[in-house]
Amino acid sequence: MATVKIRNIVLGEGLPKIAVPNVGSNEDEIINSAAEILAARPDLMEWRIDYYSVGINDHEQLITTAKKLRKAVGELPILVTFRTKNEGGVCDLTEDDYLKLIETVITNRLGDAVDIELFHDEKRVQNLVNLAHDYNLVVIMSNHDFEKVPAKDVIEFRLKKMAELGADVPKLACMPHSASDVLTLLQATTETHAAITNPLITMAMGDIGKVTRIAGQVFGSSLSFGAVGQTSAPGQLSIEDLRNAENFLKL
Ligand SMILES: O=C1C[C@@](O)(C(=O)O)C[C@@H](O)[C@@H]1O
Repeated sequence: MATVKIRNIVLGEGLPKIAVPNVGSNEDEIINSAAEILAARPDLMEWRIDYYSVGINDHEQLITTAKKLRKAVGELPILVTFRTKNEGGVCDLTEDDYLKLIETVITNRLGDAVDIELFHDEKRVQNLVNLAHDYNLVVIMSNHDFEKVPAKDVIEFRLKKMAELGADVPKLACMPHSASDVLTLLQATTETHAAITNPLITMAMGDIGKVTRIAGQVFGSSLSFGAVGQTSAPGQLSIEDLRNAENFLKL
């Protein structure tokens, strides 16, 4: 099993790591939330730049804010994510603008890791993965289904496809409507974990999916998202609850 290092943390060994999303919608909010997040001592901060409309329409401003953010959090690893509206984000961009934004994130090293969604032009996604590696950024490739849990084979296919495209860490989030949906996600996670060497991140959202957010060490998910204040997805636990639960289930 390979491990992936993001700055000073290692995915794929020990307890699943905890990421806290920063969903500030202007520079002040972003920097203030960063201080609160830092104080809660997560392993990683996810900067959800789709909440920051000024920055995504003005890349120079985004770069300026990123520098202030780095100062505010010191050595805390930063994952930069633009979540498209189709996949649960808050802001719409054209396909071309999304891909250009990710390129800006990479070539200016706005974080230590970048989220790249699977479902975009495959050739350009592949180029962005290579570019990220040239700039020494870890690639977390993602797919989100806010409607349902895809069939087990579909989940496995998507996670493996991400690995084939060169993602360091394949990630999939989906919405269960029943206990057996939750089992489908967990089964797909366990089987993919056994089949490929990359650390994975998976979760079922909503209340019935909460169990998947705390049991990653058992089923093969290497990171979980917890909230400090505002959540960025349904079913997210607070960082305290998440940490306590993970410790309680520690192998
Ligand atoms: O992909 C994910 C996972 C997530 O959607 C969740 O369900 O916790 C939260 C998002 O901020 C993050 O980008």
